[in-house]
Amino acid sequence: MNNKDNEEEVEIEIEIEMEEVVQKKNIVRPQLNLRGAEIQGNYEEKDPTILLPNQSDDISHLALDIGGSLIKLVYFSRHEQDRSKKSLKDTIGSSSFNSRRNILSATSSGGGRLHFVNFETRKINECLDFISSKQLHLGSSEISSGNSATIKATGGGAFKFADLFKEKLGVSIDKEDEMDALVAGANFLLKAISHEAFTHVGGQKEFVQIDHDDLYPYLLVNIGSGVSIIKVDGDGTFERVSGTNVGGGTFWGLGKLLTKCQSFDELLEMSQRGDIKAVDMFVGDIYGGMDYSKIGLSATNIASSFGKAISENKELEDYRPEDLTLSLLRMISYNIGQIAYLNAFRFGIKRIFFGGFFIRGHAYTMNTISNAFNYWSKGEAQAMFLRHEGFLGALGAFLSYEKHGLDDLMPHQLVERFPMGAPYVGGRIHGPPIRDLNEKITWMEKFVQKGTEIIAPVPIVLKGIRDPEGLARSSSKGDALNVGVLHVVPTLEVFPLLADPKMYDPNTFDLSDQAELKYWLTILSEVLPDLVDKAVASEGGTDVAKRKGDGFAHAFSAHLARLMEEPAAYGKLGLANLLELREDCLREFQFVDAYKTIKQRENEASLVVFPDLLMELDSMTEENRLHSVIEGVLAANIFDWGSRACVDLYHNGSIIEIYRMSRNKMCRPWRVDDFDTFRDRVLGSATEKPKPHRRALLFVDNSGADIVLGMLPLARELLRRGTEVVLVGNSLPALNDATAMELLEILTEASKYCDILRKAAEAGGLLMDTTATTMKDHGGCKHTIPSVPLTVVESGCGGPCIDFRQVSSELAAAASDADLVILEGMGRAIHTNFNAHFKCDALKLAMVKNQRLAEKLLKGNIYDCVCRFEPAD
Ligand SMILES: Nc1ncnc2c1ncn2[C@@H]1O[C@H](COP(=O)(O)OP(=O)(O)OP(=O)(O)O)[C@@H](O)[C@H]1O
Ligand SMILES: CC(C)(CO)[C@@H](O)C(=O)NCCC(=O)O
Ligand SMILES: [Mn+2]
Repeated sequence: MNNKDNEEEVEIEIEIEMEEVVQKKNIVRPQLNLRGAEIQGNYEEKDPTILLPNQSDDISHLALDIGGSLIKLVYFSRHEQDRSKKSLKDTIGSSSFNSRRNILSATSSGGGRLHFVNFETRKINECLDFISSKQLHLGSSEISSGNSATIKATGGGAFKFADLFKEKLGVSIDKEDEMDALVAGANFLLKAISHEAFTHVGGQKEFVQIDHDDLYPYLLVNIGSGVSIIKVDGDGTFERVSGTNVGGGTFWGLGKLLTKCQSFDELLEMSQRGDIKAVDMFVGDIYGGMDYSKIGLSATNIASSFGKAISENKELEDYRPEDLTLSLLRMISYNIGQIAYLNAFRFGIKRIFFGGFFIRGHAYTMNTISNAFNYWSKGEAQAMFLRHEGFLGALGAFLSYEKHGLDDLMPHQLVERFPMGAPYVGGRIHGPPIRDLNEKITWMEKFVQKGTEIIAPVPIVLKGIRDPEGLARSSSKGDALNVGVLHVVPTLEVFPLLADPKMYDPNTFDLSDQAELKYWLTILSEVLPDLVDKAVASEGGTDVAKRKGDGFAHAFSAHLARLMEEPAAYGKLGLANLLELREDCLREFQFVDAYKTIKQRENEASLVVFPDLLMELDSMTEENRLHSVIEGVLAANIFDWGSRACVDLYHNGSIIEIYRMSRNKMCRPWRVDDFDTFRDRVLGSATEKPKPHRRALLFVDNSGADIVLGMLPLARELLRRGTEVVLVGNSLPALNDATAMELLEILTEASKYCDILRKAAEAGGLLMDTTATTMKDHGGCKHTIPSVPLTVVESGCGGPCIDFRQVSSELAAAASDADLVILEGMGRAIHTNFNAHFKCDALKLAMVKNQRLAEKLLKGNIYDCVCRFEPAD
């Protein structure tokens, strides 16, 4: 009960105006918006409960799956600002291409976020509180004339608890058939999410790319309290062909009786310290230590689960609960795997997906099911698991809304994020009353801490311990879910110039390689303190900023620790995702742009020497100039706050000194050196002058010298040869990368020193005033300047790499006429896209600022350069 005397505090609106941070890909997401947070219970209590903040999301739909053991919630939120956010083009004014699409995306983007939460069915009141505190039921339904609000629900509880929902929330339940919902959910996940399904063999997850055109028939084995086995032949075409009542409820129920464990996860955790030899009867126990090889059984095969208990003169108390739990888990998992195989065999089906919360992402369970399946099918088929395992029914119910906004979603329109609050189940944390700013921050810290505890790994690992059947055991993850928040961004598109989108994989190295992942996690963790300092300084180093910095450090370390423990926790992860996770985590703590001051300082310093550089270039022959411009891009790429080695360099010199040093060290041949081919394509021979490229897309990397002394002179060179130039910048800050917005500012300044850039920027609609020149072009270039346009577009990215499967619609539109793609920098040209093929000419330019990467990829050394030119086929 709320304490009336303290109503003000109790009902306090928390007003930390968390700057709403523009998130990746046109999404606005206030992660820790505390507005509407409310203390519940007795204010006098030391730690009264505070409900999870009611963020200013516009909840559009809520759907439930109320099963025998768990309630699953899926809800969709749309932030108010999703619809009002101005695109870069709105800022620039008239756009040379695709204004229609931008207007469309700004007004009805249909974007939002899909959240996944679960509760225990026996604690249904917690679930009702959660729904009511976040008002999920109100936005949820179309309240048609005279009728009360309705929400879609499936599972037995949709029947059993309909009256309770009516009474407590005033909503009616619109019942969806459970099997329909399971199948709809599974079909959606398999089609819309890139890495939803995975195999689990020998303790290793491997993600499976599902071919949408070759999905049916498949067998869906949903392991909830009980087990349903469904043969799916198409969208909405299926039959429940079998089931078993020995399922997750059996494990949880029997486990509880045998061990007195009070939570399911505790039970799983305990099983990790168990030994099946204590309870199970082996073939060897029956055959005096021998194999029964005639029928293919070895002495170490389990002959009878729990069979050992017959002959031993022991009571229940004499057994270790750990051993009982493991035997039980093994018995039930194996049995389900075997029944699934029999049904797959019965219908000749090769693709089998296992879902349901019994699996719980638990390695031992998945290994056991896989082994049973593999053994009985003689290796003919492999069990596959689903990341959203337990949410199939709830998702299916969600999709049954007529207007759920997810029609025909494609994988490239979904981006999964892992904010700290996401896995939080139940929505309650404990904290002191909130009276002033200081206490508000404390509250936020508490929230963060709670989130961190929840997603931090449970450090119970018995690495290398195997049971007699060779099943590796690894840790479970406490209360954490393995799914994040799915951001729905309908404006994202596949980059149209990818040669083979189906085969495209942005990442050059596979982080499923343990050593590779460990290396990068260690680097990220080592550079974290420096990043925190930068972030705090970027916000003026105030106490608030410091505490936010602590929060960020805490949260990001927890992500790293979790990934160290459980590499596949966040799905298939490439370096691009890992680096973006860091940026995302900064944004979660409202750090808008950690490198802002550094970027500004470097831009200013570089612009000072820009005119001299142009003068130097213009005194050269065409060929020398082209070489010098490319060399300049490579040399200037040394400015990279993402590279540990370079950051050390910066302490020992000014920007311009380092740039000069870097240039002086440049000598050809570069480690990868296709310059001559590129030169021939651009300049041709003495007798034959080739046609210039029509339009070049320049994916720029860093602010400062990199853009000003590297990429701008290259852009200028192309413009001067009659090639239209589109500079592509990040949508959101990441490290010291130049964002699209910053590119506009930099161009405005640079144009003051260069007629070519100025005229082109005017032609591209970036600059309005044609007469506003303060200086003549220092190059004294005498040719008439072709009036090809220079424009800027945003990439759709908020990280230092680029995944060409998900780019902004602006960029996709700009690509339509382009015949040259230039990728600059380690993130975009090395970590990602080193092996990417395009339909048009591609030039990849980067300095490799990491010794290990240089050795591994190029058999070279740190500071080696890559100039890779790949003409269109
Ligand atoms: N935190 C948890 N609490 C309880 N059970 C859990 C938990 N996590 C996983 N489980 C397991 O998942 C099972 C429930 O899975 P799921 O939610 O898919 O089924 P359900 O919908 O509740 O059951 P049914 O579909 O048979 O009605 C439990 O019986 C238990 O084995
Ligand atoms: C009864 C349901 C469908 C409820 O989800 C499920 O628990 C189940 O499939 N049980 C198995 C029942 C059987 O087929 O023996
Ligand atoms: Mn169910």
